[in-house]
Amino acid sequence: MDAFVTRKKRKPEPDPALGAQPSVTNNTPEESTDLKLAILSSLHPALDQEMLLDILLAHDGNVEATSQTLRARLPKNSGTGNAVVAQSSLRSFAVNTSGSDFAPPSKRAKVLSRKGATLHLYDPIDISEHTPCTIIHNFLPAEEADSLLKELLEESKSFEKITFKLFDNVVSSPHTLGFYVGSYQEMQEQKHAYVYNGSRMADVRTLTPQLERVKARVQEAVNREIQERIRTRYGGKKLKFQSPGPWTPNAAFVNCYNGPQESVGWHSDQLTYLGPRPVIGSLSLGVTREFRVRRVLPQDDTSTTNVEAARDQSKSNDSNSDLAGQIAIHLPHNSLLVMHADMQEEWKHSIAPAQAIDPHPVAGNRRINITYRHYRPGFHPRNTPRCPCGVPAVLRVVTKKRENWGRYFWMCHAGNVPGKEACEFFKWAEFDDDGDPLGLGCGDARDERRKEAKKRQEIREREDDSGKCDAGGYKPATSS
Ligand SMILES: O=C(O)CCC(=O)C(=O)O
Ligand SMILES: [Fe+2]
Repeated sequence: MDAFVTRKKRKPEPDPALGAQPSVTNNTPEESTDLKLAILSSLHPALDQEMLLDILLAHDGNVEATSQTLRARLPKNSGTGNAVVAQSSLRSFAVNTSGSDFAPPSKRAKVLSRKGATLHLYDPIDISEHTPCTIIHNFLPAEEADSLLKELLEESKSFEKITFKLFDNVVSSPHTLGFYVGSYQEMQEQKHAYVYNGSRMADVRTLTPQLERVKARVQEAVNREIQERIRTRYGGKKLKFQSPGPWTPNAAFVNCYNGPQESVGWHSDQLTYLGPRPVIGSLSLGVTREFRVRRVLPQDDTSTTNVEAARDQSKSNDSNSDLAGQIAIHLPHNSLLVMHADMQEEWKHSIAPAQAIDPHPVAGNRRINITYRHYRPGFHPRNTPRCPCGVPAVLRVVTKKRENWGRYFWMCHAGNVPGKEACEFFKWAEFDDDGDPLGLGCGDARDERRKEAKKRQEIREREDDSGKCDAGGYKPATSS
């Protein structure tokens, strides 16, 4: 029994392509878990410790429930005999984590992770069952992936760090990035109308022909994955506020992580221009890194007004970052990760600094990541509220207070501008079922979406007529 009580940390680094097993690393020692494991081990001696721990976590640490599941699902002789039980994934022990309702986590099915621990997932089916993501390994033909990687490594030489304000300090992100859109006209719009972290983006580029070609492939795959997710995880119906039409990316952030220490801290992607329940297609090239996700948990907070609560939330120092545990998804070269509609509002993600990395034959120590996104026309800054400071308001969702959990609001963003204080501006955001803004009195988002769809249809028809339509079939809606 002693051998179980002092369980050693394990550093997992199996090859995802080989369908490696999930594993857990502890961030803090927790003796009671070891004791529970010892009990489970004595009841189910044929099963290994890592697997028992995974299943124990799936049952929120309840030994009896874990043991019941094991008894129900394992072959009769596996608990007492010497049979070797092979376990290639968590599938047979899955708990339902379907994300179709936006409710505080305590009211939902249990998450497969726990305080202070990181669960490492490799198997695509485990990833889609236990996180709001799906992954496709070896996404592009190998030469195409290498060629895009080479092009972006070259581009990334002129990428810059972004600077923003955090707790009254001006800090820069510990990695570099570039921003790409579909046309010259969109580039001008981005430079002059959109605001990021309180500043305008000076360096906006147009998608290279390779990024355009890959975009069409990503679009096709992401739309397939969205439908699959709706069918298998959302009960056959898109989420409330999720955009109903096909996902049509029109912008891409390209991130470069040069060496193991470059990273991105815990965050959710800004909803301001993507709207609620956005989907993002994220292609990784070069060095394998860990993409970590964790569920956002409500905190008990004491703020009395909505403005105070909104400010507290935007200044949240992530003190509860480890309460639900973390899941690490390993992103190897040429893998496409789809962040589904249940991701941004309910989970945070990060790229953790790495202790060590395996150099990539083309990229050396560098990792390139492309996140394709759809900027919704209804969320163009001309259509959304502007606060008295003159900075377009940012769209956020309540994730701190249980009360109003999941409600969206607009707030002043000047607090993120170096040298500026935020004003009192606060407005609840209202959307129709498809996530289009309601009641802003400044442009009809539905009309904008109809116009965009019509334009796309016209382009498709023109291409059909001239017999030029390719397999992806997508051209940027606003390309001239
Ligand atoms: O590098 C990644 O995989 C994630 C990047 C990311 O989170 C972002 O661009 O918002
Ligand atoms: Fe992100």
